[in-house]
Amino acid sequence: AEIDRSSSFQKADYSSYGLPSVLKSPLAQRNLQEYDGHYNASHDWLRYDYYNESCPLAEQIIRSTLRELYESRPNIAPALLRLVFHDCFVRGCDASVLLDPADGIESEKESPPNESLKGFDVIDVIKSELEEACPGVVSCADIVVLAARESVLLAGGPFYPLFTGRKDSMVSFQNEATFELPSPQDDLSSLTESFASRGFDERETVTLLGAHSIGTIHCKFFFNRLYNFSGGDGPDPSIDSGFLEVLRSKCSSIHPSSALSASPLSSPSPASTEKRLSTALREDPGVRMDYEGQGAGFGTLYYRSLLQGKGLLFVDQQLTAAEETKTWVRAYASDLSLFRRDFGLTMIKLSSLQVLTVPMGQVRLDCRRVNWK
Ligand code: HEM
Repeated sequence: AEIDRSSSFQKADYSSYGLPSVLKSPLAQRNLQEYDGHYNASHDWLRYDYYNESCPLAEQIIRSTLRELYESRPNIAPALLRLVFHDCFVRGCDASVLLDPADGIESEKESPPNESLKGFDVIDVIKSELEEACPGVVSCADIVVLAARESVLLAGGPFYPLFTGRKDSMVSFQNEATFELPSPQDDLSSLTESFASRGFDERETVTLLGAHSIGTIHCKFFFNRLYNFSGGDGPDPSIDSGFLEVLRSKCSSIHPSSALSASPLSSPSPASTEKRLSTALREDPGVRMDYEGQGAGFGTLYYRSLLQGKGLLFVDQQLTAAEETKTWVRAYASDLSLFRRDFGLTMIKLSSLQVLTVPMGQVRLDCRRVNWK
C-alpha cells in the first residue's frame, strides 16, 4: 500500500477522546495500579511513545496503511481485533501467533482455535512499510496491538492510549493455544475461570466479549445450538424462537458433519480433521454479528441482542446466565459511553499482558520468522 508520508497526524491527544476523566474511574485506577506494578516489576521499558526518536512516524504509518486497506476490505478490522486477543491471551502480547511453522517451531497458527484467524497478510503489509521507514525498529508485537487499536477505531469503537516497546517472541506456543484459548461452547464458569487466569474479572470479561459486536461468525461454531444442542435432538432453549429460524435459514447450506461437536476446540485435531474444517469454513457463509442490519454499531447492539436471546455463540449467550455478568450486559446495553470507556480500558489491559521487553525477545525483521543470527 502507498503511504502518504506527507500527511502529518497530530500526536494522540487523549483529551479529545475524553480519556483523562475516564482514567479517574475506580476501574481505571485499579487497572493502572496493576499496570504500574507490572511495569515496575520487570518491564521498565514499555512506555508511551517508545518510538518517538527511533521511528517517529511508526504509529502514523500503521494508521494510514490500515485506513487505506480498510476502504476496500472492511473485514480487516474484526480480523485484527480477534488477532490481538489470540496473541495476547497465549503467553502474552509477543507476536508468537504470527510465526509460521518452521524447523523447531510448531506454530500457534496451526492450532485448532486459530484455524480461522485472519489478518496475517495485513500485518505483513504494515511491517514492510515500517521496515522501509525504519529498518529493524518496530516490533511485530507492537504492530499487533496498535493495528487492533486502529481497527477498533475504524469499526466505530473507542480510541485508547497504548504504551509501546514490546519485543517479539522467538517461540510459538501451539499447545497453549490449543488448550488455553476459550471455546465457543464454554459455559459461564469455564469462561470466567479462563479470563480470571489472565487477570480479568467478570465485568472485564463481559466488556471484552463486546468485541463480538463486529465481524462474522461461521455457522459451524453455533450449528449444534440450532439442531442438536448438548447431544440431544432439539435446539438450545435459550435461543429466541424467531432468531432460531433466521439462523437456520442463514446456515441452511452447511453440511451438518462440518459443524462442531460437543467439545470441538479443546482437543488437538489431527491434520485430516484440520483439512476437513478448512474446507467446511470455505463453504460456510457465516452470520455477521450485526446481522439485523442495524448499522455496524460497536457496543450496545451486541448486549441488547444477548438480552433478547439472540447471542450467536453459546459462550456469548452464557453472559446472561448469572446475575454477576448479566448486570454488566444490562449496563452496557443501555449505556454506550460506559461500554466505550470500559472497552478502551480493558483493551489496554489485554494489550499489556505478559509483554517481553529488553533484554528479552527481539524485533523480528519478518513477522512470520524468527531472526536467527
Ligand atoms: C470466550 C472467549 C471467546 C471465544 C470463545 C471466541 C470465539 C470466537 C469465534 C468462534 C469466532 C468466529 C470465528 C469464525 O467464524 O471464523 C470469533 C470471532 C471474533 N472474535 Fe471472538 N471469541 C472470544 C473472545 C473474543 C475477544 C476477547 C475478542 C477481542 C477482544 C474477540 C474478537 C473477535 C472478533 C472481532 C471476531 C470476528 C472475526 C472476523 O470477523 O474476522 N473474541 N470469536
